[in-house]
Amino acid sequence: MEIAYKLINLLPQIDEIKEILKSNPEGEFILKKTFETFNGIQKQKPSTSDSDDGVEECYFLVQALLDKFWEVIHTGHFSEVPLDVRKTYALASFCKIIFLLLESMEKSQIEKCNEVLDDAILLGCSQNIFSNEAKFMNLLTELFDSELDPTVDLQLPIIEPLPRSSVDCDILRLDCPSLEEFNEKCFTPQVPALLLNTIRHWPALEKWRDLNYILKLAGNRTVPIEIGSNYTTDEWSQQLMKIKDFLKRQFSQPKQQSPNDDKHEIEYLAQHELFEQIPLLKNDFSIPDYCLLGEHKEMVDIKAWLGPKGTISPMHYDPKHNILCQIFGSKKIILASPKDSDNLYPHEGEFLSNTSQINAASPDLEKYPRLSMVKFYDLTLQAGDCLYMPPKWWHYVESESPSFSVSFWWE
Ligand SMILES: O=C(O)CCC(=O)C(=O)O
Ligand SMILES: [Fe+2]
Repeated sequence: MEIAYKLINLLPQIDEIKEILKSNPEGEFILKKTFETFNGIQKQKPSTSDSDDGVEECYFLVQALLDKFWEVIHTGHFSEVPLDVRKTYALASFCKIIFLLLESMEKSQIEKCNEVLDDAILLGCSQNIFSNEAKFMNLLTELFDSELDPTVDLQLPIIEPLPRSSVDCDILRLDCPSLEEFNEKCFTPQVPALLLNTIRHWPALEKWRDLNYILKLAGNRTVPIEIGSNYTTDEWSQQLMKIKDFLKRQFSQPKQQSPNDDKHEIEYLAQHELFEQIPLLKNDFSIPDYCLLGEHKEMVDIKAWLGPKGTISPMHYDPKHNILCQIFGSKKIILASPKDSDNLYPHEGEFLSNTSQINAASPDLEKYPRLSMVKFYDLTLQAGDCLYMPPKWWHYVESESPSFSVSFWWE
């Protein structure tokens, strides 16, 4: 229970979060009351009085606030949910964790806390809400690591390095370019390039191949997983699940194959900010220096892409600069310039307008005749290599083996 008191000490003063609660008097009332209640029981410590000190009532109010905001967060488009609502949701989740830990420290309760924290991270906006937040998160992560071991009933393979292939590559190839060279040849003229030997020193290259390492650090955490190999089709969906369940289904061996079962669903941990959730993994890589060249160099979005052979990201473009780094496995990538956008048949409507209707791996020229005018660039991204893609460059990405990539998006 000591940990609950430590967490209480790290919570913000109500003044520190005033801005967030400005347009939300109900949230302000409940959180203020909760903080006061926590401070009250903190003072009583170590007395184990379970008398009516307002804890139960506050827990009830916090849960009501969470339920109400859960509805708000799930109404309309996620990107339009006010940030204050999400931050309040995260704060209320932190309070709920403290209530749970005050109640009991049993394993099942700690598992519950783990789930509430992930909810706070995924639905709430749990970044930089208050000054002690990183300490708060670290304390919880330490607790989860020591109490919940996802490796007990699961043994995963170590992904063997693939022999390096010397497939032709249609774009500029640079061997660990200096910042100046990268600026001159890629960043300023907006030229895509395969950057060889720039991330070979990253511990991630060796450590992450052992999927038991990922399992140990991240197995109990809940993440969004894409199901189905192509997000533009009706068969595609997305689900929140524990990383250990995803790893077990997609990577544990041997895969039982019956004749009727040759097409198991492909699941993909795609475009997820995994490293905000599990900061320990950040020790295994660093943000490439090339990202220093932007105007907003302090804001680099780091995304994880982990999946089996056969994941497909259909031809699309993103608005930012991107360095896509291959940790293990290999990916077949097809690029096209923004100049060819009109000939790439983007989907109509705002939602998928950055995605082409074509299958770049097997273009149908009868259906999409203007494709004959497009210059496509083919390459294979292998472990230890990175691909620089300037903003708005089209890319199709297909994994040729189990694969882990990390992308760095910046402006
Ligand atoms: O690796 C993938 O599947 C897609 C990567 C991608 O689209 C990106 O980094 O922007
Ligand atoms: Fe992309």
